[in-house]
Amino acid sequence: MALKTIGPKAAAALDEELMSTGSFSVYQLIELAGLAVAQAMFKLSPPSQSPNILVACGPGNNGGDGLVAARHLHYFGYKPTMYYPKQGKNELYQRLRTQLEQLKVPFTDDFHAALSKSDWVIDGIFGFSFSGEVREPFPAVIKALAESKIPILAVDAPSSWNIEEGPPSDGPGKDYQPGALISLTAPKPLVKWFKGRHFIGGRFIAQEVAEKYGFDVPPYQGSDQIVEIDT
Ligand SMILES: NC(=O)C1=CN([C@@H]2O[C@H](COP(=O)(O)OP(=O)(O)OC[C@H]3O[C@@H](n4cnc5c(N)ncnc54)[C@H](O)[C@@H]3O)[C@@H](O)[C@H]2O)[C@H](O)CC1
Ligand SMILES: [K+]
Repeated sequence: MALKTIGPKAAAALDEELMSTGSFSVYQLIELAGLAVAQAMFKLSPPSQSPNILVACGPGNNGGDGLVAARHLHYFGYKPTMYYPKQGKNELYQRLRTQLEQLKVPFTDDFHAALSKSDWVIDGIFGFSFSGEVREPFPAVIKALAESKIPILAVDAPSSWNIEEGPPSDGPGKDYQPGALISLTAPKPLVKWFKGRHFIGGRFIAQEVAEKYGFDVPPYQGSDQIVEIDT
C-alpha cells in the first residue's frame, strides 16, 4: 500500500487549521514536534554512543523544531551545538534561543568546524515552506551536509529538496541523501525519493482531522512521540 502523503499547501492549511479551529498555539505544535525530533535522535543513537549533536536551524518553524529538539537533547544527556545563522523575526525564536543559552548550549558561526566535531547532525534548516534555489548563507551548509559522512537526521524534509519533487537535479543539495528523516504529522511527497530510516512524529492530530486531509495517524505506542515506518 502506498504511503499517504500531504503536499506543501495541504501541510500549511493543516497547520492553520490546528491553530484556528484546533485551538493549538504555535508554541505547543513546535514543542511537540521538537520533542518528537529529540526522541527520534535517541532511537537512532543514544548519548552514550553519540554525545555531540550539531543542530542546524533555518529561519522558519523547521528551525524552531530544531531549537526545541536541542533543549530536549540537552536533558536527555547529549551535548548539542547550535548553528543558527539567520534567526527569524518571531519572538518565539528568541525565547527558544534564550532557553538554550540559559542551559549553556553553545551557538557557533563556524558550521564546518562544528561539523567536524559532531557525531550526528540534525537538519532543521528548511521544511515544507522551502521553495526555489537555496539562498545565502545556506548553499555552503547544504553542500557540506551532502558531502559529509557524519549521519544526519532531517526534520520534515532533507533541506533543499523540493517538497513535491524530491532531490534537486543540480545545486548544493544535488547529492544530499540524509540517513534518517522524521516527517511531522504526515510524510510529504518527497519521501518517494528518500532511502534511509523514516520516523513520523507530531502526535497532535485527531483521527477526523487526518481523514479530512487524507492521511493516517500512525500507530503511536504508549508514551512514544514517534513511530518508525518502512520507506
Ligand atoms: N503541523 C506540522 O506539521 C508542524 C510543522 N512544523 C514545522 O514547521 C515547518 C514549516 O515551517 P515554516 O515556518 O512554514 O517554514 P520553513 O521552516 O519550512 O521555512 C521557511 C523559511 O525558510 C525561508 N526560505 C524558503 N525558501 C528558501 C530558500 N530557497 N533559500 C533560503 N531561505 C528560504 C523562508 O524565507 C522562511 O524564512 C515544517 O516543515 C515543520 O518542520 C511546526 O513545528 C508546527 C507543526
Ligand atoms: K529540514
